[in-house]
Amino acid sequence: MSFAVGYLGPKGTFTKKAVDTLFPNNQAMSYQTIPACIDAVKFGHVKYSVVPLENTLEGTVNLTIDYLIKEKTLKIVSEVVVPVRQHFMVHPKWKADWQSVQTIYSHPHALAQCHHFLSQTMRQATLEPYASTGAAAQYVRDHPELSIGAIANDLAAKEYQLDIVKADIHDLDNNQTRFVVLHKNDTALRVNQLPLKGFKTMIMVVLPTDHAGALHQVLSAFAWRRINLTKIESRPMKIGLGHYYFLIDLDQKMDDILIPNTIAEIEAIGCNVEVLGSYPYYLSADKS
Ligand SMILES: O=C(O)C(=O)Cc1ccccc1
Repeated sequence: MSFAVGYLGPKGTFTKKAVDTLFPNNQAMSYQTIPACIDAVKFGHVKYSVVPLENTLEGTVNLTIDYLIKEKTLKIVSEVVVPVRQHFMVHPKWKADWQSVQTIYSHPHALAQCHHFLSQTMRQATLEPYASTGAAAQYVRDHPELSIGAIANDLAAKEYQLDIVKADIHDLDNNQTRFVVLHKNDTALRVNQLPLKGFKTMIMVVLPTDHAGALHQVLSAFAWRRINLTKIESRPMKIGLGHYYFLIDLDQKMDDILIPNTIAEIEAIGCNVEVLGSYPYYLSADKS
């Protein structure tokens, strides 16, 4: 059955690449910001939305995780890891002078992933964060009169007819991004066209205040059950300094006994626990 899928657009973003691998036969609806993508599922404009969650070089996309936590109603139902190659591109008019462009636009994570190139080769340029790499490329296409360039992918260069003047400018080769699929309920989304790498469960834990050793107790509840944790991260709760929640990735899917019992044990020490999703994760082979 055909349905609409929201993504951080416009066309030519890395998120669009993730959508193309997960949903090759569905209508992709572009949104300008990550919160707009998340709202689109929440309000039922699309059935699923795909948003970036974490990058190997830059870490968590805080906007995604913070907005997701705020919108507690949505669930993560799938994940795909996509290789990320960053290229520097300009309008054909500026091809000969690309090394002297004055301003470079891109998504903050893309700018951060290309630190070496930007600080060595493009020292004179001002960096301008943009909502997405695709939007940055579109802006460069629309302003041939300006001395500007964008950091984006091959899809964006093609879509907006820009010239890639320096390819593969990301700092390290193993640059990958995790994208998650959001949905209104927790039915996991399985696809056949990508290799299944495994299952994960992501939970959010708020520790009780003034309880010495609470985090240690949380971790030991997983440890003695031999539940493998693949990530733990704290984010501010935004209610004042010193208040954090923890996001924990478990290396297995939700079951009827082990994970629910662990959660019950953690809740018994006064923690607040929410399951953000239990889902399959895939690896995209796209190397372009
Ligand atoms: O801006 C994009 O293209 C996105 O999809 C977000 C992003 C930015 C940098 C690396 C991976 C994803």
